[in-house]
Amino acid sequence: MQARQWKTALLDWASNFQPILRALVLVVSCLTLVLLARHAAADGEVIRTCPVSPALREVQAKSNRDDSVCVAREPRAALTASPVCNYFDAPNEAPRVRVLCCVDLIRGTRQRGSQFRCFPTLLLVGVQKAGTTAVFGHLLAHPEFRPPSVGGKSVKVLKEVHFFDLTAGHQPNKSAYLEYFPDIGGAPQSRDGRRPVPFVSADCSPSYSSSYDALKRLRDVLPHARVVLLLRDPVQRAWSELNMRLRQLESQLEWRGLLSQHAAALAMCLDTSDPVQIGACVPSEVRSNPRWQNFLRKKVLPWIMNGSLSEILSDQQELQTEWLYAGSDSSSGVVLDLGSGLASMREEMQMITGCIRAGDTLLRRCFLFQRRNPAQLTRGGYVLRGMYLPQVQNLFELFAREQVLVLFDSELRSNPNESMSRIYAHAGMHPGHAYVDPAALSQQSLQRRLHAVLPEFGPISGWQLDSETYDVRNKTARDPKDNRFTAFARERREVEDELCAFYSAFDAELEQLLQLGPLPWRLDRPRTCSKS
Ligand SMILES: Nc1ncnc2c1ncn2[C@@H]1O[C@H](COP(=O)(O)OS(=O)(=O)O)[C@@H](OP(=O)(O)O)[C@H]1O
Repeated sequence: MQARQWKTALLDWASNFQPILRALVLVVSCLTLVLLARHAAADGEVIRTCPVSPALREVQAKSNRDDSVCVAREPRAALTASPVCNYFDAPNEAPRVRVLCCVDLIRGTRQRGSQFRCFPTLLLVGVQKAGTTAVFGHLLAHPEFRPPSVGGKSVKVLKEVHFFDLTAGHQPNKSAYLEYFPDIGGAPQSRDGRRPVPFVSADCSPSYSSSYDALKRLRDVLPHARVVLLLRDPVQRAWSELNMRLRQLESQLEWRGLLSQHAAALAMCLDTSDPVQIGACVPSEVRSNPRWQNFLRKKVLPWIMNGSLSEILSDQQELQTEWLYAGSDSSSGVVLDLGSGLASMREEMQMITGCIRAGDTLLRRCFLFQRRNPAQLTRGGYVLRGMYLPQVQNLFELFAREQVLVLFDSELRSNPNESMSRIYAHAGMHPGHAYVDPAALSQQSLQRRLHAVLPEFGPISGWQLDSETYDVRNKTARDPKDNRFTAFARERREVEDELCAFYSAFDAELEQLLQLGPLPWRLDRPRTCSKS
């Protein structure tokens, strides 16, 4: 065949196949477009949201699926809008409504699968030292409850997430908050986007209630939260906090003593070992102290990384200060002894009284101590945290009244079953779940129970149920020879009388605001406050 004939034959063949080629190009383009669209959705768009509507609620109630939730698929970066929340009425129980706000976080096109996490339904916002740990202990025993946690391989249960109080000045990162709550990414999902969510979670950070800003951030992120506030006689609460601070001081001093005792060996280890070897080099007495890991992670490794180790080691004064506070339980509220704690209490009472006298009739404004006078909190907050009136005013301003459940610690102690049932019902959990005998609420038994219910979780760290080990008042009586306490015995009694008088001035208004009848501590005052 001639070259020209070849060419004509080829053109004939191509023209016959042109429609097929066109179709092929079309199919490939469509496929590319679909893939591109999926990629874009995964990386930047909200795929579907399911707004709360009465109709949806009705459908869910009828469908008998109180534990399912309509899911929003949102990529991590786009998680700025409020999460999608749904309400569920449990049809076969006494009325209980569970509010679930969940997000399906798409990990991106390269990583497979997604994380499905729900915001906590229950926020136990305070007050500090009113029995919040006991409530958390009870919650752990409820089959519908899963605690927040941190950590990769060794998961640690968290009672207090401290997300809203420690993010001051920043836009709260909702994705970061969600990371604390269980990922149930593997749960099956039906075609309509629902999937079973058999549990609720809680954030029991008792410091939230004492900061207006924290509560506001909380409300902005979780407008549907079910909030619980525990109240306790503010005088007893103040002592409990001082006991805690003194306990922390005692353990800090013990740590400092340990480090001073082994200073030479430690300095040598820090100076010569590479970071991996340090653990094995330091004396075992130091290594076995619970503060060691914290010290290593938060202090030593950063010193090594930023090259300041030799400078720190050469300055004994600096080293002592660093060592004293390394791994401290709390950087705020450091007391030097019982006397300085009592002085702090008096100072705070004066500050608040002055604030009220200065014409700041709206006590709440006076009380915005985190914004107005951050230094106050570093001294303790023994009295401020017991100022319940402004805290309750803030809560009632930010949340609907039915979202807030106020309970007294005395109720929790005398009738834990009834108190916990109310908390469960408030959070939409089964209210009839048998409560745990408070006598069994010890750290060890909680740990055992946690492992039995949730074997995947590791230790519960950083909290204890009572301060029997250290009680300013009892110690004074029990140990008259201990100068650290006897020296302040008279002053302690005086401060107690002052606290009683100080707080009594707010009782009537608090009673009126709460509408829960007489405050339990008001009835108790003749016994607890000598001059009442
Ligand atoms: N079951 C029960 N009911 C009520 N109160 C209880 C219960 N168990 C412990 N406690 C007492 O609670 C005090 C500690 O409170 P918190 O757990 O809220 O402390 S913290 O804010 O988490 O540090 C702490 O008070 P003090 O002993 O006076 O310090 C505990 O004794």
